[in-house]
Amino acid sequence: MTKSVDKVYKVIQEEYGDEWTDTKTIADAAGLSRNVISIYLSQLYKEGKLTKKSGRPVLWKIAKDDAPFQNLIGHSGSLKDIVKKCQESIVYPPNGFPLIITGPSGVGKSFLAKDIYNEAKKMKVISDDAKFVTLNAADYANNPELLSSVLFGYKKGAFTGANEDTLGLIDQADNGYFFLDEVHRLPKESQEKLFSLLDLGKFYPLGENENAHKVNVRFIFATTEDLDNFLLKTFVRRVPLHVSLPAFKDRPLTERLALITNAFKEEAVRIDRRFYITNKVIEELTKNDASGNVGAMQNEVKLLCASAYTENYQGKDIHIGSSSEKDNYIVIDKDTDINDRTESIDNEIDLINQLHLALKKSTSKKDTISNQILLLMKFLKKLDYLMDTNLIQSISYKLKIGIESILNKRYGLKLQLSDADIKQISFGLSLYYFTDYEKVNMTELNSDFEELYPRTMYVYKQLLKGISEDKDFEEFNIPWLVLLFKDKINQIESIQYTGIILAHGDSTATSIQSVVNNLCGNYIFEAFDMPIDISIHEINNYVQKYIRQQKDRDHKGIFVLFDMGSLTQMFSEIKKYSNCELLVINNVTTATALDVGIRIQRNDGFKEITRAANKFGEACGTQYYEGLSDNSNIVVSCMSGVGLSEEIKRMMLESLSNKFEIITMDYKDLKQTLENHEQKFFDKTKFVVTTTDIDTNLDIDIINIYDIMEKDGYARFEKLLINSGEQKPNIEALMNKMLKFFTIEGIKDRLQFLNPDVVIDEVQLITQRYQEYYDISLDGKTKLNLYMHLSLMIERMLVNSRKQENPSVSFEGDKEKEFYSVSKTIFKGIELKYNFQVNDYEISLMYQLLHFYI
Ligand SMILES: Nc1ncnc2c1ncn2[C@@H]1O[C@H](COP(=O)(O)OP(=O)(O)OP(=O)(O)O)[C@@H](O)[C@H]1O
Repeated sequence: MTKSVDKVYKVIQEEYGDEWTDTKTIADAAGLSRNVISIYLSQLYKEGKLTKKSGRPVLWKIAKDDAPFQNLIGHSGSLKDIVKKCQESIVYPPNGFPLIITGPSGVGKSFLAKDIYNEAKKMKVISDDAKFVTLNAADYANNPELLSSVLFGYKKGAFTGANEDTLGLIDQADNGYFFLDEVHRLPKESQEKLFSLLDLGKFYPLGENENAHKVNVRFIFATTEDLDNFLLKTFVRRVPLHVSLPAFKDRPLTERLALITNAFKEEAVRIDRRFYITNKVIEELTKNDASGNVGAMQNEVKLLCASAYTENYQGKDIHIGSSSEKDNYIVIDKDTDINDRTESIDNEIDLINQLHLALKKSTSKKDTISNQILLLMKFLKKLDYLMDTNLIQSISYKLKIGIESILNKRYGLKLQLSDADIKQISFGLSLYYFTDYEKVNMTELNSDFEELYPRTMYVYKQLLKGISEDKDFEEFNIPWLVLLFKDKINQIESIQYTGIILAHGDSTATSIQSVVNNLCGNYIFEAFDMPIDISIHEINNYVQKYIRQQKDRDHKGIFVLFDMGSLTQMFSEIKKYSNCELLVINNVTTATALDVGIRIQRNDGFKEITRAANKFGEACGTQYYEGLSDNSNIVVSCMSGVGLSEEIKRMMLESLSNKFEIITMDYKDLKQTLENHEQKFFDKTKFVVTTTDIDTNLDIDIINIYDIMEKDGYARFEKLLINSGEQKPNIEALMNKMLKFFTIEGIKDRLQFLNPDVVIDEVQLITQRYQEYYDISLDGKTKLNLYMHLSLMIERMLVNSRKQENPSVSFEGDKEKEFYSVSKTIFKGIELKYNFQVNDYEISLMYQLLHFYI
């Protein structure tokens, strides 16, 4: 051993002791690369210092000659629990306890019984020379008296021919083990006698009534029959442990292969030859379930060996199986490790590679789904010797749960699958655990499937994630998609839009999704539940990832329904990575999602769906165009509230020729929109009307409504409208309306709740205070603006004081700080009177109105 090998051995011994550990973990612990560690592990394995468990991944542990039940195949697999219970039966004080082993003929009942005895010796609970006495009750089935006398012994004269006192087998087993096979053949009287022996530790031989024989015997019983029907209940109750051995066909494949290899190895030892056995022969043997059991399989092996031996008894090498498959064989001789089955794995990899090739061919020539199904079934049949009942059962359990909770509940897909279908798909999925996936190239097939069935692939992958977290599991198991979705693929792929629901909260989005998909009976929407504090950027990561998975070509459009946020921002974020038509809908509800869902399902045109969505009402905003609008538009935004903007919009619509869409916008939104977009976004915007001057780097006309009241401003306003194709008389009519509106009387008309005269007095007083403090004299236009702003502010504060959500602001610099504290003082009076707080945002708006003058 080199030093490094020593080190690896020590690492395994110290870090992992008796645990199975994979190559990568050991490599990491030893600080060596995977390639290097593999060489050392193989060396240690060859030297018998490590035990290896083939599979994925290959596992290793320190080899221990004295590991319990070492030679019992399945001791760490399907028989693990049984072994544990048997160990308990051996050590339980003072003398262990009896057990019954059940199972069909040839499953290894006698073998296990003998192993228990050997184990007991190893554990020193019985002495080295303790006996293992066996009796098969079936041998005496026709002569119950003889059976009884053999078991319990007899006294001279007990029956004719009883010439002298004779000890029974039970006496011989004193201080050791008694294995009573086919115990159900024991007559009732003998069963009664046995259970009193189990109770009291003594019995009377035949013809003996006085001197009981005291013995210390450990019993193991076995039967092929059902316990309740063939044995006395009183007897069965005396035996605390019942173990049932699985039939050969129900053993995992790895164990079946080990049992077969073992059978050949025993023959190889017996006749001192080396066998070359074709994979086909091994496969046939693994499928052996007609005769069903290890014993029967061993007999078959024996016959195979005998017949091949007779053909060539002189040679050292004996071939079993058809010579045409020469390359496809495994070698077994006296040194073969029965757990090593890598060679037969190659055959499976071959077959699976062939399957992928055939499927690829079939997808590229756009074969029908039923042809693809036939192909899959054919291959599954070829591989059916790999069927592992336990594994298939556990996969189909998870598969059924996934179908119910993911496909059915979330995506509304009701698949018509029989139990046989589920079993077949589970078998397909189980192959993953037998195949060295690194040797199978899935990439091309996956991309073909992705191309052909993109939507089905998507939901299928969601399902696979639920069955195994292993990333390769998903990649490797693509072919079975066809079996699972056989009659739904066309329906799923018929959807030509991408639908996404986004909502804050643990399950809001997914529950709307579930309702809509189920009502439509198809996978229409994907949904993402989002944490409350998620940013628009993070939201877009979800959306982007999902959209990227969809096929962009001949894809009619994307619908994104979300619950709150900025429409324009959401729209332009998504547009950055998709060229498809896009409609975003805000304030999603189940009803809107269902309406859109049904239209998607019906395959309505994009424009049609958009038009319908626009009718969902004010509460739910929609956007489907890049830019602020796809119509020529004028934006109206008043600092004093959307209500004021709406009034201006109304006046414009009444007076102008309706060439323009008038978009009203909250003042904060306008500022954000200007900051976050490029010139292109405002391509169709003629100008913006506001109540205050706004700075922007964009080339866009912004006109202060109070300037319009004066000559220069009016001329500019008129020019803008005329340039946009508006008629002079219309503009004049609008102007007249506005002049009337922006007077003290106009302001009074605006107030809905408060007494206008009182409010106007108050706002005049506030304006007066600012003028006095700063020693300024404001012009009429600015005063009007202030009156309008302040009076609407008071009403707004009264109505919305608690609901209002405003951007946070800070006052920096001496001038701003001074303005802040002056304003606080000036507003004190109305704050006390109306019982509200003028918040910092409102003060910042005041500052924007006044900062040119102070
Ligand atoms: N788990 C096992 N590990 C190794 N060998 C086994 C195992 N199980 C069974 N065998 C092999 O199978 C053979 C048949 O098993 P055994 O005779 O113990 O079956 P049985 O259930 O007692 O059958 P019967 O009811 O016919 O007596 C054994 O000789 C043994 O070589």
